[in-house]
Formats: sequence, structure tokens, C-alpha cells
Amino acid sequence: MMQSIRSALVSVYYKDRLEPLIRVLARHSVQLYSTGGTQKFIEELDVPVTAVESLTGFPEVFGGRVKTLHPTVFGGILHRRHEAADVAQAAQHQIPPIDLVIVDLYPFEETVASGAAEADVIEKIDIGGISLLRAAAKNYRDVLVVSSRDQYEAVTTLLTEQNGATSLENRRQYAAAAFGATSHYDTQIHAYFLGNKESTDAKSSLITPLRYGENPHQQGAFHGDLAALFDQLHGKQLSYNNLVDVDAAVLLMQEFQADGPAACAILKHTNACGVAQADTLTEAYLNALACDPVSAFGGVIIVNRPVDVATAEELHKLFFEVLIAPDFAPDALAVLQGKKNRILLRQKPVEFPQKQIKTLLNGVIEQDFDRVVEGPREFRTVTESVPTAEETEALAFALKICKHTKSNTIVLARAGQLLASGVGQTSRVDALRQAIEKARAFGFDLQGAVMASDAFFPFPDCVEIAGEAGIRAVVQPGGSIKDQDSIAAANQLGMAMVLTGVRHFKH
Ligand SMILES: NC(=O)c1ncn([C@@H]2O[C@H](COP(=O)(O)O)[C@@H](O)[C@H]2O)c1NC=O
Repeated sequence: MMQSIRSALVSVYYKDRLEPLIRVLARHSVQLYSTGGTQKFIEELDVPVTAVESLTGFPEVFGGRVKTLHPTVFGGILHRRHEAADVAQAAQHQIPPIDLVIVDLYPFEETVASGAAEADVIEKIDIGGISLLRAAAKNYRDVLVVSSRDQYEAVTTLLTEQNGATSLENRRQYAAAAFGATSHYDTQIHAYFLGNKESTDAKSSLITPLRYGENPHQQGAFHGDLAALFDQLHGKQLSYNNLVDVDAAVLLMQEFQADGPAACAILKHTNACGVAQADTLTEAYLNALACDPVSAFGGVIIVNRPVDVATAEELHKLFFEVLIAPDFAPDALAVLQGKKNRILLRQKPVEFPQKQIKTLLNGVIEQDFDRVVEGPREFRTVTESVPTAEETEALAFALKICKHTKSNTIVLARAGQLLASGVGQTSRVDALRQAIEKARAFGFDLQGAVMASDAFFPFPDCVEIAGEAGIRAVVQPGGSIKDQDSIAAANQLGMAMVLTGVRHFKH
């Protein structure tokens, strides 16, 4: 059942990003209570707010060590609205209900990281705020808890869409996130007292509730520390599907970091529908877009260079969901911020985990990330015809994309530009036919193009079809007992084939 919010206690250390949430609460006539600095901030917005001291009848004391720690506040949060005895006791002691708690804790981690003296660090151990979070999360049956600035936008949207009310599922999800936040916070304090600069498992306890999962009827949350990876410069909250595509984009672009030219990739549903390298970022983007401008609509884009204004002006013409870049020139950012919901992420240089883990049956499976990709040095030519230098470059480029595309896949490319791929097909022949058809549909001449395959060819059919389409060179792992049939087919068609010995399935 949906429950309306009648009153809220707001006590936040950093006041930024809070305004839209306060405004939506004001629109729904929510009675606001607040602590000193937060109260002042809300008053400056011209929104009515009551000092928490008027609730407690007690002033803030001991330099802020005690502000909200009072039975009226905790009773207001914790009494069970469905228990007549609790409700009667609340009335007897004149304890008004508090249906929403918004807290941004004292920045303990930041203070430690700044190298502050122990006395300052100790003062940044939040007591009242963390107690408010725990109380509100415990009573999620009646109370919504907002435990991070990263949640303000999602909660503002939720309350706008649900007319100021929340469901039990909403409240339970935010309660889980709040316990994640308090556990993370205490883990940091624990680590500090043990003398560790950083606790090892701290990041894993950060939980960001998402608007929903893969589809609106599925709940979703992200367990991890997005702020450590990206500065979000613009746009709405990343959705579950955005996160999946951002992950795929970041992994693909890692292949192009060390390379000289500018690179751009456009992804849809984790697969690249455009990848290109060029001397300038604008050219790389336009060539990536040309690969499949239809699929690019609503995609996730990643580049390996700071976005300049010329590229931004081209990008601005396209509807896309997310753009990831190592940086944005100020005038480029101004152009791209012209569309409200578009998400702009500045990627920080970070190390990613070594292991990939996913849930499966009643457990999880893990594996090392697929970190290897073969270049010309690993290519072993097995045909009479040897690939030219340009074909070799194109094969290496195609192979990088192939590795990051759902199996079964065939990637068709020329040096520095993806022409088309067949993705996630149940047969390799289907993947190839799909790729050929797509390339032709978008006006690419396949004469002289190259082909990469994520796994070996069990039959010569793919080589024969590719040869007919004009493909001149092929890279594949090899390893089929019938490799010789594919090699013979290539020789007959005058094509070059190189083997790598490494398979790149992506299920
Ligand atoms: N002591 C208390 O009762 C207490 N209650 C809330 N706080 C914290 O005080 C901060 C907000 O203070 P202000 O609104 O005065 O800027 C928040 O970070 C909140 O977590 C408290 N401070 C620390 O424990």
C-alpha cells in the first residue's frame, strides 16, 4: 500500500543537490524539521521549516555532539503506526510522527584522507546522523530513509511520480541502502582505529538503489562506488541498463587506450554498433556513427580523448543516453548540457577488479577478466596469401571489437572502422549473414574488408560466404579439427587467414 509522507527530518552535512528534493516535499505540504545549518539552508529557499529544538525543547549542545539525540525525535521515527499502543504513547508524550529521514553524514572518510589531526577526525564521527539512519531504516514499514546525496535525484523523481507517497518495497530498498551506508561508515571508523588508511571491504557495502532493474517491474540496486569511477557532470541517475552498457563501453575502450589515434565506440545492449579510430575525435565519432546510425539512437558513447567543442557539436545532434570521456572542454560541456537528461560522465583513471562474478543457480560463478587480446605479433598466417600491412591493422582492430561482442559473433571491419557485426547469434553463419546484410544496408562496400571471428570455424562455410562478399583477410583462433577445410577454402578464394590460438567467447 502506498503511504504519504506527512513530515520529514532533514539533517545533512553537505547541502548541495538538496534543493529539488526540498521543493518536491514543500509541494506536497510535508512538515519539515531540521538541524541548525540545514534549517538555515531550507529557510534560504523560502520553504517553511521547524527547528528540531522546537520538537525536543532542548538546544543543540556540546558543539553539535548532541542535536537530534532525543526521545521525541527517535520516538517520532520509531513508533509503529499500526500498533495502537505505540500510537497512544506517541500522543501521550506529544511525539509527532516523522515519516521521512534525510541524512548526509559527517564526512569521516574525507577528513581522514585530508590528513587531519586525530581530534578533528574524532569530531567527524557522526553519532546523531547515523542513529537517525538506523532508526528510520529499522522502521521502514512506516518511514522512508535517504542516506546519501546520490539518492536525492532518484527520490525526487519517485516522489514526483508517486504523488508524494512511497510503497513498502520502495522503503525497504532504501532501508537496505541505509544499512549499507551505516555499515560502510562504521567500517571506515573501525579501520581508522586499527590504523589502516583504507578498509579493504569498505567499497562493497555501498549500495545505490536504482529506479528499477532491467524492466520497471524489477527492483534494482548497484553495489559499488560509482563516485570512485566517474564524476557525473550532467543528467539523470544512471539506470540499471545504463550501468550494464557503461560497463561494456569502459571494457571495450580499454583496448584503445594505449593506441595513438582518437577512438570512439557507440554501444547498444552491451554490443558495439559503431567503433572507429581517426586522427581527430570528431572524425572518429562520425565514422563510428556511420557504421549504424539507426542503432546509435539512444546508445552509450565512449571516447578515449577529452571531448572538444567540434565533437560536442556533432554529438549534440544525436539522441544518446550516456557519454563517457576522460574529460570535457568547458565549451564542449556547455553544448552537451543543452539536453536535460543526457548523462555525461568524466571517467577517472582507476583499476578495475581482477575477477568477474555473476549469480548463477543457487550460487555465483567467477572467472578472471578476459584481459588478453592478440596483435599482429601473435598472428600466424596459414594461407598462401599473406595479409597486407593495412589488412593486418584492420584484423587487429576487428579482433578487439570481436572480443567485446556477444557470441557467436562475426566482425567486419577495415582499418580504423567497424563496418558491421553479427551479434549473439546461435550460429556463426547467421552472425556472418547478419553482418554482411547490415554492412550493405548502411552503404559499405565489403571489397577488401576483413573479418574476425570469436571462435573457430567448424566448417568452411563462413570463409566461402565471406569470400563471395569481397572479404580479403580473416582472423580466427583456429583449433577446429576441420581447420584445414577453412584454410583450403581461403586459399581457393585467394584470401589471407591468420590464427591466434586464443578464443574469445562472450556469453
Ligand atoms: N549529534 C546529533 O544529534 C546529530 N544529529 C544530526 N547530526 C549531523 O549533523 C549534520 C547536519 O548538521 P547541520 O544541519 O547543523 O549542518 C548531519 O551531518 C547529521 O548527520 C548530528 N551530529 C553528529 O552526531
